[in-house]
Amino acid sequence: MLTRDTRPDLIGPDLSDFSKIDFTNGAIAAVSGGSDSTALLLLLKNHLDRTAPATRLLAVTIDHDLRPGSAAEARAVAILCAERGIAHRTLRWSGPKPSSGLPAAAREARYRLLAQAAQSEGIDLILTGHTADDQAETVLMRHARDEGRGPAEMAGRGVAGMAPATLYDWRTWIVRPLLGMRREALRDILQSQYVTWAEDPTNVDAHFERPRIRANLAGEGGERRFAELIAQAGQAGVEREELGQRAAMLIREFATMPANGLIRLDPAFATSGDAPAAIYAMRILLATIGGVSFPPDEARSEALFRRLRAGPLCATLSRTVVDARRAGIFLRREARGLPLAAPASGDVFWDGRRRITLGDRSGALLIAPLGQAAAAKRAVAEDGTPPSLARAALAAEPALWRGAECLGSAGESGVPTTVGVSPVVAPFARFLPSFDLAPAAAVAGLIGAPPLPALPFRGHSAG
Ligand SMILES: Nc1ncnc2c1ncn2[C@@H]1O[C@H](COP(=O)(O)OP(=O)(O)OP(=O)(O)O)[C@@H](O)[C@H]1O
Repeated sequence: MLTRDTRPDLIGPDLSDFSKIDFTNGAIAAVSGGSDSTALLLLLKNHLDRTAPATRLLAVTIDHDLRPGSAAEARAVAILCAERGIAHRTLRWSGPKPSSGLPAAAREARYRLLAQAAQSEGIDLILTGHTADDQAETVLMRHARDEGRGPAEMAGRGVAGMAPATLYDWRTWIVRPLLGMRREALRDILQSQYVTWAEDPTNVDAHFERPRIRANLAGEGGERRFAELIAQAGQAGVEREELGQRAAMLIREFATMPANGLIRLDPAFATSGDAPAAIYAMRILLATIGGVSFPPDEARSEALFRRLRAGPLCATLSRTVVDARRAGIFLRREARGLPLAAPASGDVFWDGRRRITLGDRSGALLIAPLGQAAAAKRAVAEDGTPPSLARAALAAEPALWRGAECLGSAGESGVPTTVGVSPVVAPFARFLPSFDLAPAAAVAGLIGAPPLPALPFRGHSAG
């Protein structure tokens, strides 16, 4: 990689969103060696040198080990970083690679490794080089997937594109400061400094979806289409955020948790004036109770919501039993498909719903659902909640067992005090786009999940 001295005057201070970001705890720059992330690195370094030179900055390259040249590309980034006085690490994605769904698996591994690097450095901020071009491509891809659905169903979701920030694993922020910049402009900056970059051959491989979309946008009328897509992404992002805020208000107003694993919605929830927000809130709650990483699809959710308005019902969606009766609309995990008993070791992500920390290394304990027999013996609050529902929800909660003997759930006297069980907001546990901060915070408050960390932008506090 050829480089010449950075000429800061070529890197204007206002080109990106760096000045909004809070770098107090340092930053990881995710640098593949392609043009966008190489530009990210140099712009970021320049920004920090000028504004906060003591900031900890670590560039990380993931070697996916999928192409013969990938190790050399990672070395080129290491050389550039050494020249610029930037700490750098290469992390390799080792282990078996799936034969289908490779891009998604690579992405999953990439974020996992980046987050691990952040964790081990005590840094909670990762910056990526996503550009406006990536944004337009993402929106176009989502359009393609949503084809066939009516415009009403598309309203306020789906086409929102990438958020400016995404919380990963409920603790590490991924921020995209170049989302407003064009790839060509970044390449101009690099060329003006005689910095070269790697071209990823999969970017032009028509077997993959993104390169096909990219070629489509580069054709005739591409610029106009590009502008439309960016405008749509912006508008849809605003709408999605507003919908989330309204859903959060409904959750705060109408939802309670009368027993572990049981959510009660006041019957007035179904008749509140804001049906789109109520449906969005319901989808998030269903996925949370069911431990499913995606909300149930919109058509089924709407149908269920219509039935809720009509009167009592008992239905299952998203692994969640919805039991609407005079006492309220109750949501609990269905009994089917609960995890089988498994030896408890290390920290466990259980049933998509609970993070269990053991602090017990003996390996003698099992984790399994509490089950109906043990739940039947538990006292339940006499607050108008139907006891059968409270017990059915408790039966699906994780408990510790020694052989066939049930020690109980975390916090109960038979269970080691080192054991902790923390609820998880399942649909946002891995990726929480900043659009959805409000409903995520509302659900976290409702079920007792850990509070959200503050957005990594200046002047923001947790949602
Ligand atoms: N091998 C890598 N090592 C480090 N960072 C990477 C690597 N690949 C991608 N990135 C980071 O992710 C950004 C987006 O890259 P790219 O567009 O290839 O990924 P994507 O798969 O389209 O996006 P997403 O990561 O959202 O799925 C890059 O600008 C860079 O910051």
